[in-house]
Amino acid sequence: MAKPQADGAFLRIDSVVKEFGDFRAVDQVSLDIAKGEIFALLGSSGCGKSTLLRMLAGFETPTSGRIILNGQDLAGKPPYERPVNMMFQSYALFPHMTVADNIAFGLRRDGLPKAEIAQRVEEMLRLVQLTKLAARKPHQLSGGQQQRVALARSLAKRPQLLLLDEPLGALDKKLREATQIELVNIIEQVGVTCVMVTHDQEEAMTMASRIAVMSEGRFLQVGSPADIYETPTTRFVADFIGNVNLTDGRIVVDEADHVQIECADFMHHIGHGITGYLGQQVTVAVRPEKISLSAEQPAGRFNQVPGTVKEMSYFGDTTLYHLELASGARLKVTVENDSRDRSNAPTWGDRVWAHWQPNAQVVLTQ
Ligand SMILES: Nc1ncnc2c1ncn2[C@@H]1O[C@H](COP(=O)(O)OP(=O)(O)OP(=O)(O)O)[C@@H](O)[C@H]1O
Repeated sequence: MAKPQADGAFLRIDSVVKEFGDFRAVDQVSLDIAKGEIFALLGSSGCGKSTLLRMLAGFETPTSGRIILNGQDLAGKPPYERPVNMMFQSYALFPHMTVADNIAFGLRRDGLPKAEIAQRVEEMLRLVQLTKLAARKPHQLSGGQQQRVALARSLAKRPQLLLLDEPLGALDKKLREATQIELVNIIEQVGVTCVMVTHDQEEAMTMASRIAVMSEGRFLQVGSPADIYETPTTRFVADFIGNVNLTDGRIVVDEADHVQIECADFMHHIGHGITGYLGQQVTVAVRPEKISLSAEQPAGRFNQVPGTVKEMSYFGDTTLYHLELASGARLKVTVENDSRDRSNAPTWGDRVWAHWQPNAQVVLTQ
């Protein structure tokens, strides 16, 4: 994850709307992004994230609202006049040009002096650690190396704002993970402000200092990766990010310092007050790794439920259990595999008790 940056609006997106005919692809979004931030727009296909990115680049014009970069209103400015550069998923490297020529391309087009171009290309090659491969053509590079050339080419013009469109979509999983960290290091070294678009939540969590979760053209939640994961504010966000157990229930005790919520299979006891009222129907979210398993019933009567192991997924470091509860509902539990001895680990058909702490839950009212 990128380091958080000081507050302040280097990029201000102010009540931006984009309509295609009578369809609203981006619906009144506002956001301040600080200088040096790596910000991710995250959402599933069709949520409007690319349209917003394209408006930042100048490929689309907002129907209404303003985009202000470093104090300058970008309205009416074509893409080539904006201090903004976009790196596309396909990289769009020129196959017949060398790595160095690909990086120099935009600088030559802008008519920079030869010596300046040479110096910048050298600087960029060093930055992405491709100095030795400067004379190669794109087809002689690995996917990760091509991706770094594309990044070097985007940064060579020293944009104030770097836009990344699904930056690592073309790489396989293992290479993607390594490249995510590499990319963050390079972007942080240069200090450029960055907005990226992705539908891959792990990519957003790994790379961004903050994330906006988008759905139907709107921001559902904006926050750090940890904020969004630990304290989702809506059912949609809780469900979209990571694995979660969502259970409907009713508030039966509502005190300032504790709350009880009755669900079909168990009673939640929550060790703090919530914004809600007695009798209110709510959804309670509990992440699987916040739940423990034991063979015996734990003491007390809250935050616990018996179940039968119906499914298991072994991931090496953890195992994900699916328990079937009395009502037929399923509960997901992640257990860390911290012992090599698996003889005591629950297995298919076992009756076990699931239990969790009174601060494990997030209560959602929308
Ligand atoms: N030029 C256009 N004309 C009409 N509708 C459009 C146009 N561009 C985008 N849309 C619509 O706007 C909505 C948002 O599109 P957008 O490309 O921003 O989504 P996205 O979240 O980036 O999806 P994906 O991940 O699939 O690219 C979609 O329903 C799309 O069909």
